[in-house]
Amino acid sequence: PRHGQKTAPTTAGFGHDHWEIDPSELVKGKELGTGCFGTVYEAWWKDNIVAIKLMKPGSMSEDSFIEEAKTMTQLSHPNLVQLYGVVTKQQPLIIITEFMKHGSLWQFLKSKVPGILNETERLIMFCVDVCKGMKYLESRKCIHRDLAARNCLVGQNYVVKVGDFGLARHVIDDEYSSSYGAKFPIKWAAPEVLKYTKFSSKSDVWAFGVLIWEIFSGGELPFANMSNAEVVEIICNKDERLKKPKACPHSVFTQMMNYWAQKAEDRPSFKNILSCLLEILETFK
Ligand SMILES: CS(=O)(=O)c1ccc(C(=O)Nc2cccc(-c3cn4ccnc4c(Nc4ccc(C(=O)N5CCOCC5)cc4)n3)c2)cc1
Repeated sequence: PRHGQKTAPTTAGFGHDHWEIDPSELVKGKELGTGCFGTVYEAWWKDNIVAIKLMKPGSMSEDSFIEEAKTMTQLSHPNLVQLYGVVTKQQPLIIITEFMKHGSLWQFLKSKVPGILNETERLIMFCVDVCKGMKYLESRKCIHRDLAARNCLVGQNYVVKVGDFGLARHVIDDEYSSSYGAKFPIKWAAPEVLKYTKFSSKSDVWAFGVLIWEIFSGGELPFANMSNAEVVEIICNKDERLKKPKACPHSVFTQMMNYWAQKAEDRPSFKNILSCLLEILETFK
């Protein structure tokens, strides 16, 4: 457990925990989309519109997830999709979060919303938003493990927020959690993750580099014409990297290359990255 947190005494399970939501207070609306752990719906909770994610039964180890939910409700930042609470007393497990009106960043990038995505300044703003959220997670010793455009969301005024942080650790599906599994996000994984499944905030920095590549590539798949095995080969043994997307300024691409340093300790922290990106943003205002 992080912060030397002891697990709560078992009696805590019987009290009414503030992160446990009464499912009778939820009114499910339209389906919004499917992530790899379950399906997301619009819903109403206490007169607020929220997003609820119904977890595929058996996809999540419940006890460890409930532990995680307690910490996640304490993480709060303008660039994190706020977790409001969970329903764990019945199946399916439900995660209740703030509603993000423009959906997943990946879908947004592909939808080519006219007038929004051709502004370099706007694209750098997206990178800055994600970086602010990740700097906060880094400061709270929370490792994301699956940072990618598909796990970021776009809200009011096109603010971008990081979602699903901390969930990846609790997925039971070996196809997802093992680096040999078909669903493992190989193309976003740092060398030490591919070789030793060693996750850290520095492996999140590597994934952040791939996410910025996605932002400037309009949601294209990284290493599109390569198999996962070929990506492992060039990343671990050949030291090759993704090419600069056409829309990406050289100043941003130079930073991106630092996020993909072979050794984790040679990569900058999200704290350093943010000050660099803000400086670059100034030159586009
Ligand atoms: C190309 S498309 O068919 O229009 C389309 C298909 C899927 C998505 C999408 O966001 N999927 C997805 C997958 C996993 C989690 C989530 C997802 C997770 N969330 C967590 C909090 N809020 C959300 C949320 N909100 C959404 C999702 C979709 C819409 C929507 O109906 N849109 C259509 C019109 O353009 C704006 C978006 C609006 C809000 N979507 C969402 C967005 C657009």
